[in-house]
Amino acid sequence: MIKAKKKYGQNFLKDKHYLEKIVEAMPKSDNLVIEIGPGLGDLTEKLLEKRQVLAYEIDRELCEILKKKFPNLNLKCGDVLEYWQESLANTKYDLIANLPYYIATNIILRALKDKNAQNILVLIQKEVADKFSAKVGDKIYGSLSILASQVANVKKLFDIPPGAFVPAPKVMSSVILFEKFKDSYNEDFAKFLKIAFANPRKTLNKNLSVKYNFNPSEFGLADTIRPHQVDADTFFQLFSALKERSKNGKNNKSSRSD
Ligand SMILES: C[S@@+](CC[C@H](N)C(=O)[O-])C[C@H]1O[C@@H](n2cnc3c(N)ncnc32)[C@H](O)[C@@H]1O
Repeated sequence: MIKAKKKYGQNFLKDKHYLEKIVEAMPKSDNLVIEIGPGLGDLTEKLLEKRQVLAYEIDRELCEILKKKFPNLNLKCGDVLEYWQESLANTKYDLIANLPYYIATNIILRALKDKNAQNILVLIQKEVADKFSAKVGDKIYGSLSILASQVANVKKLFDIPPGAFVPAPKVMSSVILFEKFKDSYNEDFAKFLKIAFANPRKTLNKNLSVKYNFNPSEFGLADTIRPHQVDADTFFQLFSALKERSKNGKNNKSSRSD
């Protein structure tokens, strides 16, 4: 039996009930399936019964096992992030995977930005799934849920307890589905949100004033409003208005002092 490597986030999903539930939750489409981190191949086997699969696995030892087990699998051995240029495939695809938790957020953001990614069905740490699916007003609502809502319908489907994995992770996991309706989110908007949520406990005014000449009342917002209380559409309006002004050199603090 192979020893799981912590550095690669290896927690193998062994519980047949949950493997089946993931397969049942697969969106109906004919798209290529991309699996990141097939591991020992338990999910891969089920995916191959339904669709064409392209898989990326960083662990060379696992790659050898997978090649023997699935001679016809299109398998790339190496770090998926190194393969990932503009797109992970030259055709429309659905990303279906039990993701390595240490890079799960990064991978989801890349896929939300990748114009060929259409559906993203992933098993991740529950805490991260909660952040992606949070609603305005929730304490954990922030840039992840806003960016996701710009490009996809986000559905948190079900939780999976640690005991379903070998070795068992320390935390609870969740399966989450992103059904994309837009190719990509705006990179500058993502940067703007970083500034708006830099210090989530402070007011929106305090956060945005670091970079912009921002007056909440001009936008019909209370001076005391905190970033997690502002909905995605309002954020996008703020972003567009402040961007427009900084083009004219009126808004951006650094351009004012130039
Ligand atoms: C949580 S395990 C999932 C394994 C398997 N799919 C399962 O459900 O049992 C994550 C997998 O991702 C692989 N992995 C980790 N980092 C990776 C990377 N940067 N690129 C590709 N695969 C990676 C690990 O080696 C491991 O096989």
